[in-house]
Amino acid sequence: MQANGSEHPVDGSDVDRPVLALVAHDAKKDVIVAFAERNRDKLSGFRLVATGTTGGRIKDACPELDVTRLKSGPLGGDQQIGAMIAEGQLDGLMFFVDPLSPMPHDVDVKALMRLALVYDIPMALNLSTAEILLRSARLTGLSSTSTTPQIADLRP
Ligand SMILES: O=C(CO)COP(=O)(O)O
Repeated sequence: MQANGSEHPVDGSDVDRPVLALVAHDAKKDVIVAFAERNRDKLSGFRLVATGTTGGRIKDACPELDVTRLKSGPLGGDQQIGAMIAEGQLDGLMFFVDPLSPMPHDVDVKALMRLALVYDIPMALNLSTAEILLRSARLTGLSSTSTTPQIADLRP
């Protein structure tokens, strides 16, 4: 067990599996849990990071998955994932957004999406796109396949 609560480190020393972030707003928690249960075999090929409550729900439903739980979204979890993007530690983001509820941490949500755009990270914001992205070779081979020159320059 690592200090981060996972069976595996998140410092890049486990280079075999890409790192995928899973986040869901409260109204979408059941949707992301069902998504994880349905796709547990595919998700086992990733090191997963998740905001606190989302990660707890996924870990309860799929205890075999390697999920590192960060802080809850409103307490900084979105920003932690954004920092991982900026540090070149994330290969994909699935963020099941609730578009119908006001969020106290809306600026954090926007900042996370902005960094995913800046760094050209594959990002799914709803269920149907997440299902497609999970089957994409782009996700599993992202760090070596991005052809965006500015982003290639930014990678550490
Ligand atoms: O608020 C969130 C994303 O903005 C999700 O955070 P939790 O997974 O902790 O509920």
